[in-house]
Amino acid sequence: MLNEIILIGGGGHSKACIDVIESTQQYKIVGIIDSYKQPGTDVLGYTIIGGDQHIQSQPCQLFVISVGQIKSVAARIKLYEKVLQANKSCPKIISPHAYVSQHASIGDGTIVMHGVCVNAAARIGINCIVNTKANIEHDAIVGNHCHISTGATINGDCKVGNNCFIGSSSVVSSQVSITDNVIIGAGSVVVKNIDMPGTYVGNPVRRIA
Ligand SMILES: CC(=O)SCCNC(=O)CCNC(=O)[C@H](O)C(C)(C)COP(=O)(O)OP(=O)(O)OC[C@H]1O[C@@H](n2cnc3c(N)ncnc32)[C@H](O)[C@@H]1OP(=O)(O)O
Repeated sequence: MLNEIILIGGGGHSKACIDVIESTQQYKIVGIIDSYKQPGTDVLGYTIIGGDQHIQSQPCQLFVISVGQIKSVAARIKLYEKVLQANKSCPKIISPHAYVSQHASIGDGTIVMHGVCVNAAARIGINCIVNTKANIEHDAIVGNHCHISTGATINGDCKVGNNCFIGSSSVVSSQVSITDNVIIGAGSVVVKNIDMPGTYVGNPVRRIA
């Protein structure tokens, strides 16, 4: 029997989440919660059933945070905590088209999208997005509430702190550590440790904010 699940967030990222969730054949999506969309609005055949205030009252126990994340992780953290406060949970969701080593670990609430590789001994925290075709190499550590964007590579033994965004097709070179609350722009290359929160872009990266 399929487990019932509700998405929180009905924007662009939710469409990619729906595709991954459907492909697992483990869940039945019963609706989408989104405070900014009119109830009854359709998203890929699923209906907006209410706003954030309706999380608690749902009979359903399982939720997916399907809000995207680039410049700020605040919304994803707030919603994740709201789910836990309501005594409900966010399971980890792994696309059947991803490869996740049996020696890797993935935290609750993290979604691993199509085409991802998570190699042996990699560790990924809670409430992360590991987006399409990202590559998390052996022994890499990714903290909580991170978005490793489409096609990004986190190489062997690298460490990404909490609340980070690693932009599309970026490369974090081997054995590099990135502190908490860092944004790496699309197509950037990180070759040295980053010890200060902020926004970094380019090859090699420079801090812009
Ligand atoms: C499925 C999905 O769609 S997942 C989403 C994937 N999306 C991405 O990976 C995009 C990530 N976003 C970025 O890379 C953004 O450019 C950010 C967040 C790094 C910065 O955005 P902003 O703060 O708006 O910066 P802004 O666009 O004003 O650029 C500031 C400066 O940095 C430069 N810059 C911005 N991004 C980059 C980049 N990725 N590489 C090199 N330079 C960059 C700009 O050219 C500009 O330079 P200038 O001051 O000399 O003109």
